[in-house]
Order: sequence, then structure tokens, then C-alpha cells
Amino acid sequence: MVTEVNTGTGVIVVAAGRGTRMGSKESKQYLMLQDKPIVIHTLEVFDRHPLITEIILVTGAQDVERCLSWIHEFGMTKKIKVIAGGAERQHSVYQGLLHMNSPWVLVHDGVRPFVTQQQVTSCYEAAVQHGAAVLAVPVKDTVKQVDGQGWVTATPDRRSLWAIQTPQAFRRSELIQAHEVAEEEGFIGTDDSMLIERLGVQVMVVEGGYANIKITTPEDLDYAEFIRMKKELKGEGIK
Ligand SMILES: Nc1ccn([C@@H]2O[C@H](COP(=O)(O)OP(=O)(O)OP(=O)(O)O)[C@@H](O)[C@H]2O)c(=O)n1
Ligand SMILES: C[C@](O)(CO)[C@H](O)COP(=O)(O)O
Repeated sequence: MVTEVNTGTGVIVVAAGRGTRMGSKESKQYLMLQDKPIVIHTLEVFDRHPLITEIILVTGAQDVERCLSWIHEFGMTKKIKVIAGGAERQHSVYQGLLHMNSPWVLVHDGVRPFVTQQQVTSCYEAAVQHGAAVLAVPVKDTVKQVDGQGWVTATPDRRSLWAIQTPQAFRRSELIQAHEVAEEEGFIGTDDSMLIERLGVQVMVVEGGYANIKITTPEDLDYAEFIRMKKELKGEGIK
């Protein structure tokens, strides 16, 4: 339940990566899934979401124009700002923050097109209630810690392990501070929660879904097609 008066919620969709692990000529966020580039499917979730009042898409500088033209072509209803990102994901998020006005901000990977409207709502509501929230799923495998020579050094209790997803939701002012402290200290994190945690802010985990995959390597593309087909069969379209 939302306990704080809200005057707007923005989302930063980061899509300025090179997709090294995908290894495709085209950056993975622009590969076609069904009839649209992956990043357009992702944007549509937020474009249709009633809580989202501000959308900032962060792309490579060379991709701003084609993204604007897709946004027009696919008939997005909200005004979406498209800006250029930075060398690391973290830098791209920070660029987005500099263009954001809303007091609450969600950060989402452009290559997670299967996030649902309900997951976005749950993450946002948990952030407003608890201060910061991330979507995640319980880890299904047994996870081992392994040293540089390949020896197992520990087996953490799986019950405390969650695989972190996006969106992640924060107070904008706090996230800006977290990014600026990280930058000053030369710290690069793989998600925004890590930066917020370093400020001592507690982050609530909200159960996401196993289908909210990040399209990272080629086999994820096959799985993405499969998820899309299953959703279509269930009459859910891509969402
Ligand atoms: N400098 C960067 C790096 C990443 N991202 C975005 O962050 C999201 C998650 O990152 P990841 O899957 O690691 O994407 P890439 O960095 O593109 O992939 P890789 O690490 O394989 O190069 C992606 O939507 C990606 O476009 C970004 O906006 N700016
Ligand atoms: C933010 C993220 O998607 C959460 O799982 C992830 O940390 C991105 O990290 P990657 O190392 O760029 O895949």
C-alpha cells in the first residue's frame, strides 16, 4: 500500500550498452522480437503504465535518432526523452537522472522486455513504502563460491540468495547522491541497488518473475521468442 503522496514517477530505461556477450553485429536492444526492436517492447510496458509520468530512454549517441523515429513509428502515447548514455551502465543511469524530474525513479534494463505491469506497480509501491525496492527471484540452483584455481570455497545457503532483476525503484535525490558518492570513490556497481546499499539505505526485495529475463547471450534470444509465443497463446500479446 502506498503511504506517501506522490507527485510523479519516472523511469530510466537504459539501452546504451554494446551487447558484447550477445556477439551480434547489431546491438542486442535493437534486435527484432516479433515485429519490433526489443527496446520498443520494453518501452511499451512503461508507456502503457498508469503510474509512469516520465520516461527517459538512454541510448548510444549514434542511436538517438533511430530510437526517436521508432518511438514515433510505434505510436507511443507519452513524451519519451531520448538521451545519450555513458561508458558503463552506471554512467548511463546517471545521465538519465540528470534529465529526470520525478521524485521517485525506476531504473529498468532496455533488454528486459517481459516485465509486467503488475511487477512495475509492486516494485514502485514497495519503494514508496520502504524507501527503496528491487525486483528479484529466488535462486533455483545450488550456488558455490569458487576460488581462482577452481576450488569450491563455500556453499551459501540458497534460501538467502535472490537473482536481482529490474526495475529497481528509489527516491531520485537518494539515487543521485548514491551515484555521486560511487563516482567520487571510483566504485562501479552492476546495479543501482549496490550504490544505494553503500549509502546504508535498506532495500526491499519484491518477488519478480522468472520470465523477466535480461536478454544477454544468444540462447536468451531463443528463450525470448518462446516466452513471447507462450504469452501470445495465452492471449497476453507480448505483455
Ligand atoms: N554503458 C552502458 C552499458 C549497459 N547499458 C544497458 O544496461 C542494460 C543491462 O546491461 P547488459 O545486459 O550488461 O548490456 P550490455 O552492456 O549491452 O551487454 P554486455 O555486458 O554483454 O556488453 C542494457 O539494457 C544495456 O543497454 C547502458 O545503458 N549503458
Ligand atoms: C541490473 C541487472 O540487470 C540486475 O540483474 C544486472 O545487474 C545488470 O548487470 P550486467 O552485469 O550488466 O548483466
